Amino acid sequence: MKNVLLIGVGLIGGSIALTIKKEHEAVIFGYDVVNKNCETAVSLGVIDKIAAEWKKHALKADLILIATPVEETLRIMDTLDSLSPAIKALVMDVGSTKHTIMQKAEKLSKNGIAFIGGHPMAGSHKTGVESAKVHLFENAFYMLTPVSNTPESRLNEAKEWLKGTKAKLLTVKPEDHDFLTGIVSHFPHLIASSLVRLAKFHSEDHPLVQQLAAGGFRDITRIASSSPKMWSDIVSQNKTHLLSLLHEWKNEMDTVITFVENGSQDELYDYFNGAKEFRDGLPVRSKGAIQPFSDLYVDILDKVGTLSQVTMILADAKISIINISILEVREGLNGVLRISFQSEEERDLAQQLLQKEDYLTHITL
Ligand SMILES: NC(=O)c1ccc[n+]([C@@H]2O[C@H](COP(=O)([O-])OP(=O)(O)OC[C@H]3O[C@@H](n4cnc5c(N)ncnc54)[C@H](O)[C@@H]3O)[C@@H](O)[C@H]2O)c1
Ligand SMILES: O=C(O)C(=O)C[C@]1(C(=O)O)C=C[C@@H](O)C=C1
Repeated sequence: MKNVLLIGVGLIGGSIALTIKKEHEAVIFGYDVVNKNCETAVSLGVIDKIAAEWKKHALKADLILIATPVEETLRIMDTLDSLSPAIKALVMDVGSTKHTIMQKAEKLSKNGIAFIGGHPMAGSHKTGVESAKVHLFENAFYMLTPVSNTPESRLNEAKEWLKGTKAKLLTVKPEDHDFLTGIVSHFPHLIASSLVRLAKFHSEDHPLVQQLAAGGFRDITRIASSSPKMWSDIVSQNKTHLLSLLHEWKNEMDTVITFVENGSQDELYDYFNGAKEFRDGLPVRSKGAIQPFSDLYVDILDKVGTLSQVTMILADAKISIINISILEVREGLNGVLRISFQSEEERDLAQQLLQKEDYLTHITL
């Protein structure tokens, strides 16, 4: 029986813990600055035990998985480096940045600590172990960044631990990693947040902005609901690439301003068409990679008991609901229920059942 120590018992750490449990004979100890998160994780069966004195557990562990925001990861790596006697475990992380973390890992490696950086390219705007799920990483890319002198055997050990994620593992250089994720993940996050802030600013004088912010706005800004701590840490650690992208974007916006000022249909058409062609050519959505939870929207009318009727229909069919919330976005309706499911299959079945009962349902809002 192997010993695993999970530091940071949240969405990503919890999801990986579930995949390890599925694939390995291991006891999973969890430590989190917020002890309640560990209690929740035990009650959900995500971890086996709470490691209140985590440094002691670190000495006995076969695997230490750090799944905290990336600035915390650096601090935890320093603490691991300072432990005596030196730890024998393989250490891995899941942080969204890799350059700074791997610089520190090189230092740890000189002191005999085996560290392999990791970053699953799947996740969610939701945080916390309550949202952890075993299928989160299926078919998603999972980047690994070993230190320069990592023996092949250690890399294979890391891959073996991650087998249950069913992700596509690939090895990349930390610097390349931060450049690439800067473009496809970190920079879009800054833009999504800026769009929401712009809408917020105008909503002060125009309350209808909030009511009308539906379909497209919601699609492009979903990620702005993510953890501010996670993202401020990411931006601090990927500062150079992000500054360069911000300047590029400013130039791009200057070009757009010229197109709009010129009012040239051809220039505008080409601009949109160039974007559409590239977007349409992106690989088809794979489970876990882009759509971590499948949502269904259900119009609910002003009738007593509607909410419980909807949940009863789903409970009778043994369809579990990951999350449920009421959005007030459409006039003449009480609201729209947003229900999140584990998989597209469950969502589709839920849609069929609700439509049979005359509910109006939508896959997108
Ligand atoms: N959310 C995503 O989509 C996603 C995807 C891939 C990678 N990541 C990376 O995974 C890591 C975790 O993100 P998450 O989404 O699971 O966040 P989360 O908020 O769900 O979980 C993080 C957990 O770490 C705990 N924590 C914070 N500081 C700690 C410390 N010093 N010691 C112990 N525990 C501490 C928090 O209390 C929390 O429970 C981050 O580095 C993030 O960049 C996130
Ligand atoms: O789906 C989301 O909510 C995400 O933001 C996931 C996402 C991404 O940008 O793709 C966010 C950060 C992680 O480092 C990896 C994945």
